Amino acid sequence: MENQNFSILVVDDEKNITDLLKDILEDEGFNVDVAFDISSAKEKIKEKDFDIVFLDVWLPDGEGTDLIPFIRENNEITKIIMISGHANIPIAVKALKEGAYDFLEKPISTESIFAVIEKATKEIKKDLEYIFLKQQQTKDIEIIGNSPPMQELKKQIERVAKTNAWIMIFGENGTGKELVAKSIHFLSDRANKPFVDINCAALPDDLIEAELFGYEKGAFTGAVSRKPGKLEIADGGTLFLDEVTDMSLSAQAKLLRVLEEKEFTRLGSNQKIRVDIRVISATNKDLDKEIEEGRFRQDLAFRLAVIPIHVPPLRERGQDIILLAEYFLKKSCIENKIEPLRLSDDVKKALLRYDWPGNVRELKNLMERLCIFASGEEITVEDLPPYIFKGKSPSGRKKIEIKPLKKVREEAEKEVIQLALEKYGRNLKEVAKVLDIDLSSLYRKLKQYNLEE
Ligand SMILES: Nc1ncnc2c1ncn2[C@@H]1O[C@H](COP(=O)(O)OP(=O)(O)OP(=O)(O)O)[C@@H](O)[C@H]1O
Repeated sequence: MENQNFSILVVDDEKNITDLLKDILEDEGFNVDVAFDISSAKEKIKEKDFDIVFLDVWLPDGEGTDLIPFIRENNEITKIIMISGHANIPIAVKALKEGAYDFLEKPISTESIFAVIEKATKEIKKDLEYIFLKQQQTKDIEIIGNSPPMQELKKQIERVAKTNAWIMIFGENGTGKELVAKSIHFLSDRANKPFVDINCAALPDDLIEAELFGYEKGAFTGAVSRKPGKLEIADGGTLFLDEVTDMSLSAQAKLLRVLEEKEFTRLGSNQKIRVDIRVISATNKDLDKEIEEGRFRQDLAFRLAVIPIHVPPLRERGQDIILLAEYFLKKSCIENKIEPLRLSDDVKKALLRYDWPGNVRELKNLMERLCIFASGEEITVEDLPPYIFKGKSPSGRKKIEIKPLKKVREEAEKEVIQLALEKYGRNLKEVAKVLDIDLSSLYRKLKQYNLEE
């Protein structure tokens, strides 16, 4: 941010002071306005957003501090710098307590103006970066879905958000684990502090310490400047360890040590740093199996998974599939400046029947593609890729995994019924006959598997 982008208001009834500040600050390229009393200052503040306000302690129509709440209401990051004679220092100190940023003592020297302005502009740049980051982070945390498992998940999120407990989120790829982690963070008391995420799967073993703890300049070849670690950046906030079970055993040992001791040192430094962080981790693996087979430390698992949260796969969320599809379609149309598109009824049925091995991420990507390539106002079955109708993933192969037999039976039943429906053109009597069940059981199963017309 260049100086000309900063707006400064000088509020003082002594013309020699307003002239001095205006001259010096304008020479430095700042944008400067002047007011001689509280009421004209208020008018100016209503019209324009000021980054910095120089404010005299005494003004003809009241105390300068009276203006502080008004400035705060208009812009919470404005830096207020009180101007005070030596006798009024106690008032300036009181102003600091009420939200002023600093004060200048009369007679004002050029050096003191430069010093205070440099400090304030640096702070504003930091505030703006933080606000930008926060907006980026909060923008995408709406969790769409009303199905019973999602209602239960949302309740759980609200319950745990208010606690400080460490959480491990379980779920297949693309189910929304990161979204759940962010939503817990932004509902918690830590919401105004950073949410810092680390993808443990992508972190090479020799970089983990530098990434977590940071380093001092010259700590190792390539450390050209000092860099804070993710633990330090997350101080006061939440650290999200994505794909935590993909960490190597030696990295797990290092992480465990810090989590137990709650302090660490930057590489190349002896100074201990203490942090206050909440850890949320996530995995798409079966944690018990990872422990049993020696790939994940049990002591670390105990620490991280104080509260387990399970995010259901998309295929178990019924009508949420349509809600999400319409949501992503609308979003893509807006982002790509395309007229709104609808899904035909047959498309909805096909989406409900498909098993979504890539979960919400797969649905989101499909909707983005459909939005860009759609030929009319309505998306029809002809627009869908063929694998959607086969109930198979794009790779064409179904993954076999160990799961409760009840689930295996249900999935197999769904597939056979789907096939029969396609083959007999939804002649339900015929379908019931070939499946050797009565019509009422067939209706029940169609409902259970979302296969109704
Ligand atoms: N219920 C939901 N409502 C809205 N968007 C969602 C929902 N669930 C997931 N998404 C979106 O789907 C995408 C994938 O979600 P996310 O990255 O949170 O999944 P994940 O389980 O962490 O994936 P991975 O296991 O690959 O790390 C993201 O763009 C996310 O915003």
